[in-house]
Amino acid sequence: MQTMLGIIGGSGLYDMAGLEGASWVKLKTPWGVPSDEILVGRLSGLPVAFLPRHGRGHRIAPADLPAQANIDALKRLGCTDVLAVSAVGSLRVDYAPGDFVLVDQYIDRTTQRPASFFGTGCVAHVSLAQPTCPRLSAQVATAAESAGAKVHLGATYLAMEGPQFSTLAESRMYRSWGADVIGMTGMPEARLAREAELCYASLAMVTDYDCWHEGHGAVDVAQVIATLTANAAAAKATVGALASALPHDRAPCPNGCDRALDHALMTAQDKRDPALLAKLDAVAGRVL
Ligand SMILES: CSC[C@H]1O[C@H](OP(=O)(O)O)[C@H](O)[C@@H]1O
Ligand SMILES: Nc1ncnc2[nH]cnc12
Repeated sequence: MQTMLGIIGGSGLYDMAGLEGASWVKLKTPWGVPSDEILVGRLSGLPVAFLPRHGRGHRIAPADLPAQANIDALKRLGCTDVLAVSAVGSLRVDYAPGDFVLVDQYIDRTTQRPASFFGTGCVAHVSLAQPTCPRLSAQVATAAESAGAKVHLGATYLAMEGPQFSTLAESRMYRSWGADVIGMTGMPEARLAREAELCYASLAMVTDYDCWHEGHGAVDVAQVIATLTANAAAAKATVGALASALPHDRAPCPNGCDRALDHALMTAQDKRDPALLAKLDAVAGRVL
């Protein structure tokens, strides 16, 4: 199968210069309209699709992100792999502002967001034991190192509802739970990517120490933007290095991300809701 790389740009990453033959494409999906038009083109010859998660100009709040439409749209365009870039606060002293982290686990504390493509009429249960793709994450880590970043491979991401930052008591509690980084957007995006059988890697850029670190003031937006601005070149170089390194012909995922639905569907064929099946055409068409 041909590789196509989807890139979800987080805070501070709203455009992707240097794509060959690039054009912004407007898409509608059965799950609504994605956060913005999607920039489709090639990077080092590899087909890529770039979507700014909050829209250009950062219009959309974390709880209102159309994550279902975003993942459906990338799948519908033919993406096989998705690199999700995010700003995060650090919950541990050795993950410092400026460092890059490859997330491999989540604690999901979001409450108000549609978290699945499936439901009554077509019930499915995919595995989230390994919620990100180890193969793609390792490829992203190598690319980030070649771009000069300090990279940590493996971290637990605490997904909070926001939009306010955490209280001190919450920040301390999340540390005691073993969470390493904190953000507002990693979930349900990672769940939905798995349901859509996409290999998904989360490149988290540490921007602050949240509010728990006695030697640092509590996080504010100015601090986040300053660190993101300082990191922008390394983030873009990471995407470039990843696009040059990814094989154009992809071997099946060793983690099975691309076959996540093989044994997930529960609802008997004759009990499935045709309206929901129609919405699932891109996400689950392979198994329906
Ligand atoms: C200004 S920091 C808060 C904002 O940044 C992160 O978003 P993203 O993951 O899209 O980079 C965080 O989760 C919040 O949404
Ligand atoms: N401290 C923090 N909490 C939540 N989201 C963030 N994004 C960047 N820093 C953050």
